[in-house]
Amino acid sequence: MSTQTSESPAIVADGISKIYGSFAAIREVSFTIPRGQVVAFLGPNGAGKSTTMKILTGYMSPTRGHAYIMGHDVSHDRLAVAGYVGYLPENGPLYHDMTPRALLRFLGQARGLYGSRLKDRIEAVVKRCALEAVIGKPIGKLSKGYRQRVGMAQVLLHEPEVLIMDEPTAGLDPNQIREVRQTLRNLGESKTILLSTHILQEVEAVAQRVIFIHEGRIVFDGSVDDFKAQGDMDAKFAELTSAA
Ligand SMILES: Nc1ncnc2c1ncn2[C@@H]1O[C@H](COP(=O)(O)OP(=O)(O)OP(=O)(O)O)[C@@H](O)[C@H]1O
Repeated sequence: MSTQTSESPAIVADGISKIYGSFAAIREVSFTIPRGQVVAFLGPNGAGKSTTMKILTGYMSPTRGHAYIMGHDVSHDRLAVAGYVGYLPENGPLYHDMTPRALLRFLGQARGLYGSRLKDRIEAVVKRCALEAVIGKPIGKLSKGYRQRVGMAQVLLHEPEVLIMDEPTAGLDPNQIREVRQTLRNLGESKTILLSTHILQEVEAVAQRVIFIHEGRIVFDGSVDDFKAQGDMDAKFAELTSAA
């Protein structure tokens, strides 16, 4: 089902829950992200960030509720959603036996890129993510930093309008972190980005808004300035995760 209009928000979570047996990984999660906004998705380990992101990208079905990307229901309109979204899963790309070249070709074709357009796009992301040195090596044999770069290349391949990234700087060295943040800042000028992170400085560096999840529920949704307003960000993080 498509309800897309030119004004459809980029990302909508509408009361999504994911229940495993008697355990709710996320409960009634709702938010709307307009086009062009860069949002940091925060929360402690196990809070439900990855679960929410997997549902938003159509990789996992919610037990209840609906998610929409650019007005398309992710459960019913997967093809359209795949075209709009670039998703960086936690721990980078899967398919560890493939080389970056093979992975990019495979994913490009899956997203409708062929011939010279596919070749040009692969060339562009390989250059942008500085993958030349590892393009023919199995992904499973690459360093964590290079694996993350392959993940970033895969995200950018089809020039999606919405980027959903699960800890894009996890495991990177300080130089790589700086590069990825710069890339995110550049992309944020024209794309919608939802990124999870545990690094609070990253929030200020790239985002305009914070959505905070704790024990599967949204406990804060506001501007980065509001998130910092009552003290430093570490103090706010502690306040939101302390037992009331
Ligand atoms: N298949 C599953 N079966 C049961 N529980 C699960 C399953 N997958 C995830 N969970 C639980 O759901 C909760 C949310 O997990 P999730 O991975 O979304 O958290 P997260 O916020 O991304 O954490 P982290 O910051 O550590 O990556 C956790 O308690 C996790 O153990």
